[in-house]
Amino acid sequence: MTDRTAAPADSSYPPAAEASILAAALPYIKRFHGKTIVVKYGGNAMTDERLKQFFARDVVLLSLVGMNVVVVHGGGPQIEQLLSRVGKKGEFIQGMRVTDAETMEVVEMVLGGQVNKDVVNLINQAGGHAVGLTGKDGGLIRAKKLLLADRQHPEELIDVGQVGDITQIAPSLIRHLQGGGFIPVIAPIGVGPAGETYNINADVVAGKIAEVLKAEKLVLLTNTPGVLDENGELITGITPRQIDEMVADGTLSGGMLPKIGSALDAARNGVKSVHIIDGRVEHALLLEILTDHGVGTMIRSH
Ligand SMILES: Nc1ncnc2c1ncn2[C@@H]1O[C@H](COP(=O)(O)OP(=O)(O)O)[C@@H](O)[C@H]1O
Ligand SMILES: CC(=O)N[C@@H](CCC(=O)OP(=O)(O)O)C(=O)O
Repeated sequence: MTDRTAAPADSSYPPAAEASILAAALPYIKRFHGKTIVVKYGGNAMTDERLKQFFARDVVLLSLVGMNVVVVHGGGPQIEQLLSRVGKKGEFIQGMRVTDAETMEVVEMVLGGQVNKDVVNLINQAGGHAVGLTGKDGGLIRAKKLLLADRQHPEELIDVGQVGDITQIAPSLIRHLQGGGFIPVIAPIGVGPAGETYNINADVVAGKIAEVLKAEKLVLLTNTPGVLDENGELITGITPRQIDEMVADGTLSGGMLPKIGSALDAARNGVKSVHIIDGRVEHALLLEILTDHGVGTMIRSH
């Protein structure tokens, strides 16, 4: 019997069309059942309350049809808001936030506290069982200080403060949570050998976690339609050679640099498919995973 107490579906399709849309998802559900899907939820994609709820419902739906969803979130704009309240302005080099001790405190508060709990709460409100973690929990993300290569002076390294370079991901905690039916929600904070705290770009964390978990898919939700060419047109599939050219001529810059770098590393290291998609599109996650109307850019390793 129909459960009339369940939340009404927000569909305006005739019943037969609705049923056929649902049935069309079956091959994808079969293909990805029991597989790990890592979703990176960018801070720029979490600005609209309605979209946030759609995102949470999509995560719960994928999880209830048998996929092992792992969420890694960012929070760049949210960090920026709190920094401005303490009179600071963020500075980025090659897409990495320059992180002094005071900035690190703000970053940990925002990512490990505010944003992490917000995402956990959203997923739980949508009917899931989410558990929030930072890389400190269970020694999940070990890191050392990151030094960036200087493109103009290759012999010099750039110090961006307490930014972490991942040395190890210990996935046992994630596996325990998945075994218990929980959805891990991970904030990109790492821990050093002496217990020091590191700020890590969330795309880099998502890519490494996808590699270590041998994920079927890595989906990076952001605030552009995908990777755009010099004319602002969407590139649906991109290869390493095109990426190198676009970095060299400046078509790829800022936050897209760590994103594309980790997407490529993940694709080269066994993640079957990597997608950069527009988190501002309603149900972008379902479109990418359960339909053949994939949105955004797919990154190929060759
Ligand atoms: N070629 C490009 N295609 C798309 N976005 C690009 C490109 N080059 C730079 N960007 C910038 O990268 C941003 C996405 O990275 P970022 O701001 O770090 O997002 P997120 O918070 O989702 O990780 C875009 O909003 C855009 O400003
Ligand atoms: C080192 C570094 O840049 N860390 C990022 C971590 C958050 C993040 O990556 O958030 P988005 O995914 O929303 O950009 C930062 O401090 O902004």
